[in-house]
Amino acid sequence: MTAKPLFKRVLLKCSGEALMGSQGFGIDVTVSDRIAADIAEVRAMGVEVGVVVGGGNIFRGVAVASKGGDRVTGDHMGMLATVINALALATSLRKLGITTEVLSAISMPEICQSFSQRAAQHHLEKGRVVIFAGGTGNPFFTTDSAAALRAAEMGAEAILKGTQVDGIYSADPKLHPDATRFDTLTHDEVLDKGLAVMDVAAVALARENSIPIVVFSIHEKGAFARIMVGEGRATIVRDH
Ligand SMILES: Nc1ncnc2c1ncn2[C@@H]1O[C@H](COP(=O)(O)OP(=O)(O)OP(=O)(O)O)[C@@H](O)[C@H]1O
Ligand SMILES: O=c1ccn([C@@H]2O[C@H](COP(=O)(O)O)[C@@H](O)[C@H]2O)c(=O)[nH]1
Repeated sequence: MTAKPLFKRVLLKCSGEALMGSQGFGIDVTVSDRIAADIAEVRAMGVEVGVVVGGGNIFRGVAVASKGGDRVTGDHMGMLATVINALALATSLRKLGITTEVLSAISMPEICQSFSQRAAQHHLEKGRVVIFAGGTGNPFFTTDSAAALRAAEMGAEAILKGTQVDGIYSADPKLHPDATRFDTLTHDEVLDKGLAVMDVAAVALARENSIPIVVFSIHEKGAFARIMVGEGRATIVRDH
């Protein structure tokens, strides 16, 4: 791809659920390898890339709470799931020769570095892909909020939400096949219309920091690079 990228530094929110492929649970290495190849393509364009990976393929805290268990413990389990996914994605990237650092919001020094804004900036400036693991490190949040938080901390010019669907619709397209897709929206419109593709806290944080959000399908090979040059199918959320 020869066109100049629109952004110098971006935050990719990678769906955890996508990593399980057709298995129904866990990590399909072929999917992780393919997503890593898409990230490598964007790195090759000279774009600095931070990644937040979800945990939906392994565990979500609400699963514990819905069965009468302690929500906080469930959320701890969910955050640990994101660490497993981060290590899997880092492994796939390293196989491609991409230098990658995993920074965890929950300290586990035997496994990966702990998150600090300074460490993240340093690795990004060195051209390393930084994978932010462990969400925000706090229960009652999601990895969408972690994505908005890390994007603000790293001075990312955009959040790319790579998810199961190819944009934001008038209603969840998985439940409402007749829902219509938006090309562009403002942060306020996403919140006012209650469009649940991303949680409210994440959209509000992105709005406060004037960070655009691009929602696209992580299943579409090469979509990440196409979006970097203003092509591809996606919904763009920005404040003007
Ligand atoms: N208005 C909407 N437009 C688009 N998708 C929507 C909308 N409302 C709900 N959704 C659903 O939101 C989902 C994305 O949510 P979510 O972030 O929880 O999943 P994910 O990207 O797979 O992340 P993870 O698995 O890491 O939790 C989409 O797959 C879609 O089904
Ligand atoms: O900051 C955070 C981020 C995540 N969690 C817990 O992890 C799971 C998995 O994250 P998803 O965003 O759903 O993929 C989430 O359901 C929470 O239980 C958290 O507590 N804090």
